[in-house]
Amino acid sequence: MKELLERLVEKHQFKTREGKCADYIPLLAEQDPSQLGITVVTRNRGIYKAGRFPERFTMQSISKVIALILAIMDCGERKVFSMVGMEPTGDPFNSIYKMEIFQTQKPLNPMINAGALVVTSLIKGQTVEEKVGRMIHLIEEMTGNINIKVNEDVFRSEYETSHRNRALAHFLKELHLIDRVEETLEAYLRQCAIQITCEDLAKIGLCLAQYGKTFDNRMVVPACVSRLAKTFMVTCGMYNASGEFAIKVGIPAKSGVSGGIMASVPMRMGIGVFGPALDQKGNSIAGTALLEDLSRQLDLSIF
Ligand SMILES: NC(=O)CC[C@H](N)C(=O)O
Repeated sequence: MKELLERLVEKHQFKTREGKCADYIPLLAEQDPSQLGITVVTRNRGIYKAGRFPERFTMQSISKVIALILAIMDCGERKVFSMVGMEPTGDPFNSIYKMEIFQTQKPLNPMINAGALVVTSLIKGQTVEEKVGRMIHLIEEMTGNINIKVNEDVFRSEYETSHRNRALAHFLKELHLIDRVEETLEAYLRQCAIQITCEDLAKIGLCLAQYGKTFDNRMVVPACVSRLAKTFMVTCGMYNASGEFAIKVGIPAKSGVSGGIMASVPMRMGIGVFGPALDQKGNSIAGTALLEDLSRQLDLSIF
């Protein structure tokens, strides 16, 4: 496995030159765009790594999966989906367009920013610290890594420039879908700035792949919630590129603008990818190519 991963990283390395780092969050713009790396954790606890990635990077949108799992565990499916929809969108992740034009009265799904803000506001906790602390705790449970923290600099860097998300939050407040604008925005941006390793990503993927059971056999997420999370990853996990990704790669996956991708191959493996050079839609450009190739080589598509 390690040789295969090394070969594929080398093969797709050139692709990093075709994308660019997210620049709307100032600190993410400083990442080295030539990095590309992958970690695979298999069912029998094999851990394989190849390529180059920093020790830690921020989850960004990958945290939306964690927030959704926790909100459902806290409030139940019925409550969550009375306030956020289940349909994919053809619009970018930070779009305000559909809510504004069609008056759908609720965000289309929990994987776009508008939906994620609603989901985060549903997580139990009196304070921002408590909500984010509970998300961190769930990540620690899923990964077995007890050293999960928020990167304060990335949080600040985004908080100070997050005009679009702030606008979305105000719009959601007007629709009575969230209560406290600033608290919800802060909790959401802090969850995006939670730092993980590539191995953590792979272990989260494996936990979902095993219907809530961790790599070391602890049951931490109900099976039905894991299934639901993976289904959203298939339909909405790669933003408005999810259809093409399902056809070419065929693995439930969630990306983030820091360049991470968390992928989950049911009952087989979890995969963490890092490559901060992004394509137009905000997905790791070389990371996606790498996953496509790996899926073909190991016949990983679920379809
Ligand atoms: N797609 C992403 O990873 C977006 C996360 C980012 N923090 C934002 O809200 O814009």
